Amino acid sequence: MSRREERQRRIVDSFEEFRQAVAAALGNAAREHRLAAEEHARGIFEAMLRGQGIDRALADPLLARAMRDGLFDQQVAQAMLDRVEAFRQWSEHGPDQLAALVGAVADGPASWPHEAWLGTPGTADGSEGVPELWRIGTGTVPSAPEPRGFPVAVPMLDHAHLHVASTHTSRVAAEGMVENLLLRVLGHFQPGLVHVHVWDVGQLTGALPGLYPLTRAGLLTVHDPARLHELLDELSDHIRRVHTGVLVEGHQSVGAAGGRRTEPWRVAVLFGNRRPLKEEHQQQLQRVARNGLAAGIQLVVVDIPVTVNSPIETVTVADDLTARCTMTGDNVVVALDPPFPRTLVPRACAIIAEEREARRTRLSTFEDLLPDRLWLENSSAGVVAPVGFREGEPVHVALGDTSPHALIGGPSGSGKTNFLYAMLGSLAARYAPDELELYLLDFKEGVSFAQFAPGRKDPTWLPHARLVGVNVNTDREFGVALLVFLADEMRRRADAAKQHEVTKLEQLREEDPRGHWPRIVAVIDEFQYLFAERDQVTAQATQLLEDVARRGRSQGIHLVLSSQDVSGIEGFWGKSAIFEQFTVRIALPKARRVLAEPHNDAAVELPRWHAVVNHESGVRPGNEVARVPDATRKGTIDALQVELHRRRPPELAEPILFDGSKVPALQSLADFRALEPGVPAPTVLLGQVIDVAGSAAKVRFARTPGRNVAVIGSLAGDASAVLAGAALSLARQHGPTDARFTLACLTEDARPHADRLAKQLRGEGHDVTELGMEGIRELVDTVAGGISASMTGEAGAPLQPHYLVVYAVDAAHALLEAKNAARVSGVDSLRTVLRHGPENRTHVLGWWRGAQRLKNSLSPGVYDDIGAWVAFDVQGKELLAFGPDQVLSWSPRPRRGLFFDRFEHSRPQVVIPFDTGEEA
Ligand SMILES: Nc1ncnc2c1ncn2[C@@H]1O[C@H](COP(=O)(O)OP(=O)(O)OP(=O)(O)O)[C@@H](O)[C@H]1O
Repeated sequence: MSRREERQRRIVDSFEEFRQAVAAALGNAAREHRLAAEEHARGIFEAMLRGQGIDRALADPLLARAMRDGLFDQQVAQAMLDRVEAFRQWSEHGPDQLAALVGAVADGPASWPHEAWLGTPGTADGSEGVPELWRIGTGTVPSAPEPRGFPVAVPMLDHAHLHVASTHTSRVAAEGMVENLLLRVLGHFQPGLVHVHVWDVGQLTGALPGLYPLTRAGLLTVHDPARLHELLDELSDHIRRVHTGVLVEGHQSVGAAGGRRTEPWRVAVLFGNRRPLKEEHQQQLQRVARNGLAAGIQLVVVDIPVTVNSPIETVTVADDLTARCTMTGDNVVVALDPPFPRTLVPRACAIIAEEREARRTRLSTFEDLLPDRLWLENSSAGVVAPVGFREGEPVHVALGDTSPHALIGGPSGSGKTNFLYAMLGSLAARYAPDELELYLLDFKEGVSFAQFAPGRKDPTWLPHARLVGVNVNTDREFGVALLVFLADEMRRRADAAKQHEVTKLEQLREEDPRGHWPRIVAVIDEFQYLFAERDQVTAQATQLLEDVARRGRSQGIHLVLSSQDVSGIEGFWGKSAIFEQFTVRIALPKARRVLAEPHNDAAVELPRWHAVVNHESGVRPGNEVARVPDATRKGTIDALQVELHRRRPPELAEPILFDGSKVPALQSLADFRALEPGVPAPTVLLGQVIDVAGSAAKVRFARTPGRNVAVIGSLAGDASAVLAGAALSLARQHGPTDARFTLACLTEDARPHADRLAKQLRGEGHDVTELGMEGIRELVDTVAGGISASMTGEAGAPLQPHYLVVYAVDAAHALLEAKNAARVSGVDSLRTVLRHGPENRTHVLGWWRGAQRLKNSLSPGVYDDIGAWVAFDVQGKELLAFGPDQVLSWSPRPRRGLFFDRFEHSRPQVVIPFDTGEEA
C-alpha cells in the first residue's frame, strides 16, 4: 500500500470514526428529544383531560384516537379513578337528596306527575305556605361516571320571576315548559287564587291555547300584542293597590301577611321574539319586576332580552331541546318534561273555570270569613281580616301603622252593626286575646255590643273585649272616659317604647317580647253623639280624639268610628288633623261623605248588604266592593263567641260592662267592697262616676273644715240614693257602735228611703236614731252645743264619729229661724255644725231641694262649709256659687248628678246614683 493510499485510508477511517461518533451523538439527542416530547405530550394530554373533563375527552374524536395508542393509558386511568372518587359522594347520595328536596318544597301538583292531579281543582289557599319550587324536568350531570336522573324544579310565585330563552327550533319546547308550569301553579291553588295574563308580541291568539277555557272565568286574560303598556299599567296599579291595602306596614309581601292568601297571584307571561322591548316598556317592566313579587305578581318572560333588578330564574332551552337553568348551573343538563297531554289540558282548565264560577256565585256566609284554625295570627305589624267577598274572593280590612283608623258610614238600617259584627268576628277568630284587645262603645239605644259582655241569658263573653259600653246615649262622658283611657295607654306605650329606644309598637314587641302589648281596636258606634252639643264634653272629645288619632297609630291603638251620617259632624270634619288619619273608609249603601265625594259616589249605587271598603282615604281607585255576609243571624257571631269563650285563657278577666240603662249596685262595686273599718279618714261613696274602671265618686271625711256633703235637687229618689250610698259606705268603715248615725227625715216623700236606710244600718249593727221635723231643732242645738263644748275643752273625751243624714234640710228652715232664750237660732246651730262639725268628726250629709235653699242654710256669701256636693235637676248657672265655671255647661238629665269636691277636683264629674239594695 503506498503511503498515499495509507494516508487516504486513515483519513477515511477517521471520517468514519467521526461519522459514527456524530451518529451516536445525534442518535442520543434524538432519543432524548423523543422522550422529552412524549413526556410533554402526556402533560398536555393530562391538562386537556382534566380541563375538559374525562367524559368530554372520551367523546372528543381527536383525543380518543390519541388514547388508543396506549401512550396515555396511565393518565386516563388516573383521571378515571379521580373522577370516581370525586363523584362518589354525589353518585351515592346526590340524585336521591335532590329528589327528596324537590319532594319537600314542591309538594303536590308542584312536582307530581300530572296523572295525580291534573283535572282536579286545587285546594291550597296559601295559608300553609307556597311551594318554593316547581318541576320542569329531569336533570343529569353528564360528567358523572354513571349519570342518574333527578327532578329539576325552579322557583316561582313569591320567590322569583322566570326568564326563558329558546331558539327557533326549541321555542315550542319552551312554550310547553311554560304551559306545564302554569298548569302546576293553577292546579295547586284553589281556583281563583291564580290569574294568568298572556301577551305575545307576534300573535293575538296562539300562545298557550290549552289554557283558553280559563278565560270565561276571568282567570286568563289574553292581551293585544299592540297594547303591552295596558297590561303593564294594570300590573302597576295592582301593585300600588296591594301596597296601600293589604300590606300593612311591616308586612313585606302579601305572602308574609300570613293566613289564607289575601290577594290572588297574577302571573304575566310575555312572549317575545328575541328583540328588546321599546325603552319605555322595558323600564315599566323593570319596575313591575322590582315591586311585583311582594304584591303577588310573577313575570314569565319568554325570549325577551331583560335585565331586572330582582330575583329571576333563567331557563335556556337549546336546539337539541335540552335545557339549562340558573338553579342547577351549567353542569346539569335538563330534559324538559313533555307537555301534558293535549286532550287533558283544556279539560282540566275547564274544570278549574267551573269551580271558580261556582265559588264566585255562591253566597258567602259568616263562616267563610273565619280561618280554618283560630288565633294563629300575629298582630305585631297590624291586623288584617276579611269582612266580605267580591266574586267569591275575600275583601279585607287592614288596620296598622299605615292605615291606622277606620270611618264607617251608612244610614240607619244599611247594615253598619252587621258590618261591625262581621269585622269583629273575623278579627277575633284570627288574633288571640293577647294579640288584640277590643273596646266597644255603642251610643245607640239598643244592645248591639251587649252580647260581647256576659249577660243573664248568655254568660259567655268575647275574650278580646276589655270594655263594653252599651246604651251610652246621653252619657257622652263615657266616650270621653274611653278616649282618656286610650290616651293614657298611648302614653304608657310611648314611655315604654322610649325606654327601649324604639318608636313603634312592632319594635317594642321585639325589644320586650315578654311584655303585654296587644293591638287595641276601639269601636265607637254612632260616635256623632260625642259631638252632639257645643259643650265641654265635645271640646274634650275633640281634643282627645285628635291626640289618639294622630299618635295612636304607632302605639298600636286603632279607632273605628261609625255613624249614620258623618256629614254633619262639625267637630270631626272641622278638624282636618283628625279625619286625615282615618285612611280606611267603609261606606254602606247610600252613605254620605265617607268616601271622597263628589268624585267617588260608589256608595250611591251600592246594592243591599254591600260595602265599599277603601284604604286610600276614600279616593275612587281605592274602592273595593264587598258583599258582607249576615253576621247578625243566630248561629253566626254568637256561635263564634261561645267557641272563643271556651278557649279563653283561664286567668282572663271579664270585660268591664258599662250599661247606661242600668243602675250600678253599691254592694257589687269594687270600691265599696274594698272599704274596711279602722281608717282615720273614712271614704264616702256618692255614686258611680262615668269612667272606664266603673269607679265610685269618693269624698274623704278628714277632720278638716268643709267635709260635709250636700245633695241639691228636688227629687227624693235620686237624693236618697246618694245619701244611702254615702251612709252605707261610712257604716262599712266603722265597727258597730263606733259611730252614730242620725237620720232626720223632714219630708214625707223621703220617708220610705230614710226608713229603709235606717233598717240597713241597724242590720249592720249600727246605732241609728231616726227623727222628723219635731226633733230637728233639738238635734242641731244639741249637736252644736256638743261641738262647742268640745272645742272650748268643756267636754272630756273627744267626740265619737257622728253622721247627720238629713233629708230636705230646707224644709226646717222656717222652724230653725226661731231664736231661743239665748237668742241663738236653729239656723245658727246648723251653721255651727256645718262649720265646726267636721273637725270634731261630725259630718252632715244633707239634702237641700234647691241651690238657693242650700245657700240659706249657710252663712251669707260663705259657702265653703259644703266642700262636696252632688246636684241633680238644677241648672248649671245656679251651681256657680259652689263650683268652678265648668258647672255652667251642666244640663240636668234623668238619673244623673253632677258631683264636685272642692278639695279634690278642678272640674265636676257626672255620677250615677247607686242602687243600694233592699234592707238587710
Ligand atoms: N249583610 C247582611 N245580610 C243579611 N242581613 C243583613 C245584612 N246586614 C244587615 N242585615 C240585616 O239588616 C238589618 C239592619 O242591619 P243593621 O242593624 O246592621 O243596620 P244599621 O245600619 O246598624 O242600622 P241601625 O243604625 O238602624 O241599627 C238587621 O236586621 C240585619 O240583620
